Amino acid sequence: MNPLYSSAEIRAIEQAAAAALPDGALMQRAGQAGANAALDLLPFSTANAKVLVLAGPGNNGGDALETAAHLAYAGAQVTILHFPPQSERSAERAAAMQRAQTSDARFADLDAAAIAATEWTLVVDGLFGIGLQRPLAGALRAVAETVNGLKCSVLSLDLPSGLDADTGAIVGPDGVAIHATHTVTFIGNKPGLHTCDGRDYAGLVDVSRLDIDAAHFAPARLHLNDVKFFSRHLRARRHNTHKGSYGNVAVIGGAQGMTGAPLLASRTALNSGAGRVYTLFVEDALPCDFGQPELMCRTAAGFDLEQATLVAGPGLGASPYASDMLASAIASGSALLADADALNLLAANPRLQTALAQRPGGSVLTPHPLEAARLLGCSIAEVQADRVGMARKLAAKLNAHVVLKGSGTVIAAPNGDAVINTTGNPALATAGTGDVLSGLCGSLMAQGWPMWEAALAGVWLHGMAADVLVTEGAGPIGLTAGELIPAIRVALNRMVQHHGR
Ligand SMILES: NC(=O)C1=CN([C@@H]2O[C@H](COP(=O)(O)OP(=O)(O)OC[C@H]3O[C@@H](n4cnc5c(N)ncnc54)[C@H](O)[C@@H]3O)[C@@H](O)[C@H]2O)[C@@H](O)CC1
Ligand SMILES: Nc1ncnc2c1ncn2[C@@H]1O[C@H](COP(=O)(O)OP(=O)(O)O)[C@@H](O)[C@H]1O
Ligand SMILES: [K+]
Repeated sequence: MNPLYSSAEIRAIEQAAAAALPDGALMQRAGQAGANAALDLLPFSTANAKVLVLAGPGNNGGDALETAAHLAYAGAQVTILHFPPQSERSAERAAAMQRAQTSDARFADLDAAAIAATEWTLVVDGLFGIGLQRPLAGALRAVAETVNGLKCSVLSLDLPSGLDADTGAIVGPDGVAIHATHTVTFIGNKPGLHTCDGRDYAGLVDVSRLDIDAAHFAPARLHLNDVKFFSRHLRARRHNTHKGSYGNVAVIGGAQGMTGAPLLASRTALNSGAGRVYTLFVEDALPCDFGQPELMCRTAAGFDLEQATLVAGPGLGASPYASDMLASAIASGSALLADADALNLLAANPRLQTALAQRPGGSVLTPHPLEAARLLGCSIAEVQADRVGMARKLAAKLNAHVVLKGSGTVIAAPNGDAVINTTGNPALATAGTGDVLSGLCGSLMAQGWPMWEAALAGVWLHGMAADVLVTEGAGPIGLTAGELIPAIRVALNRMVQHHGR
C-alpha cells in the first residue's frame, strides 16, 4: 500500500537490517540498485556512454562509489567527482572507495566549467541522501547548479541532493537541489519525493528495498494515495433507486461578485453523482444557472441545513451574515466540508473553531497553503516547509480531515494517519479548481462515502481528470476549472466500472 517513511524510520530499519547482515552489504546492494537504474538509462552499447558520478562525503557518496564501480565493469566511461570526507567515516565507505579505485572509473577534479564542457550521457547524483544537514554551498552548490544546466538524464541515488527527505522542501535558506530526471530511493519510499518541491526535483521515482526482510518494516502512518484505500466505496448503481438514493448537496457561498465559485462546486457535485444539488447564495440569488439548470439556486436564508451535505465556503465572502451562515452550518447535524472563505472566517473566529472541533461527526477542510497558514497562525513558508506535519497539526487542532492542497496534496486525519496524493499536475494551478474539488468531495460524502475515503477519492479523481486532459493536449497551459467537470465524471464512471460491485 505504498508506505512512506521518515528519515528517522529509514535509519531504524537500516540499523536493524544491517545488524543481521555482513558489513557493507546494504551499501553494496544500494550500489547495485543504483547501477541497475543507471544502466536502464544508458544506450545498449554501454562503451559509448559517458557517465559522471558525483560522490559526496557520506554514505550516499559510498553508494555512488559502488555504483561507479559497477558501471565501469559494465563498460561505461565513468568519471567520478569525489568530495572526500574529512576522515574516512566507515569501513563500508572505505571498501566502496577501494572498489571504485580498482575499477576503470577515472577520478577527476572537475570544476563547473569542465563539467559543462563535456557531453555526458548520464549524471549519477550521490552527493547527499538523508544525512543532509545544511544548504549546499561552495563547490557543492556550483556542481549542483552546473548539473541542473545540463541536458542529459540525471539519476539521484536515494534522493535529489539538496532536498529534505521528510518534507520535500529544498534545504535552505537560499538552497539548491539537484534536479533529477530519475530517483532510485533505498530501503523505503520517502514523503519528500512526492510533495512540495519533491515532484519537480525527483523525477520518476523507483524504490529499491535492498532485499531487507519485511519484518524490519513497522506499519507506516503515511502512505501514497492508492485506489485500494477507497475502492470498496465505488459502487455500481442499483436499478431500483431514485434521486433520493444519492444524497443532497447544498453549496453555501455566492457573495456578490463571487457567484462563479459556488456554481463550479455545485455543477461538480451534480456531475459526480449527487441526487439533488442546491446552490445557496448569501446575497442576491441568481434565478437559475442557465448552463446547468438542474441546480436549484436559492437564497441561503430559510434553507433547512439538515437536509443536505454542506459544502460551505466557495465565494462565501467575509460578511457578518456569511459568518452566521457558517456558524449555522457548523451547528447543524449535516456532514460538512469547509473550503475557501469558510476557512478564512474560521481562522478569524476562535469560537467557530471550537464549535467545529466539537462537531460529533467531524468535518472535512480543504485549505490551500495560505488558508492553512491563517488557520495555524503561521506563514505560508512554514506550512510549505513541512506540509505533512502541518496538515496533521491542523487535523488534530480542528478534529477534521484536512486536505492541504498543492503539488503533492496531503490528506490528514485527526488520528495522525496521512496520505500524499500522486495524481494531478500544474494544469490545476488556475482559478476555480479548488471549488471543483470541494464540490466533488461533498458529492461523494452525500452519496454515503465516509469523510476520509471521500477526501482520498476526491483528490485522486480531481488530479486524474487533470492528468487525462493534459494527455489529450488540453493543458497544462490554459486548462479551465470547468473543463475538469466532465473529465471527473468520466474518471469516476470508469473507476466504478472497473472496481465497483
Ligand atoms: N549506512 C548504510 O548502511 C546505508 C546508507 N545508505 C545511504 O546513506 C545515506 C545516508 O548516509 P549519511 O548518513 O552518511 O548521510 P549523507 O551521505 O547524506 O551525508 C552526510 C555527510 O555529509 C555531511 N554534510 C551534510 N550536509 C552537508 C552539506 N550541506 N555540505 C557538506 N557536507 C554536508 C555530513 O556531515 C555527513 O558527513 C542514505 O541516504 C543512503 O544513500 C544506503 O547505502 C543504504 C545503507
Ligand atoms: N502545481 C500543481 N500541481 C498539482 N495540483 C495543483 C497545482 N496547483 C494547484 N493544484 C490543485 O488545484 C486546486 C487549487 O485549489 P485552490 O487553490 O483552492 O484554487 P481556487 O480557490 O482558485 O479554486 C487544488 O486541488 C490544488 O491541489
Ligand atoms: K543523492
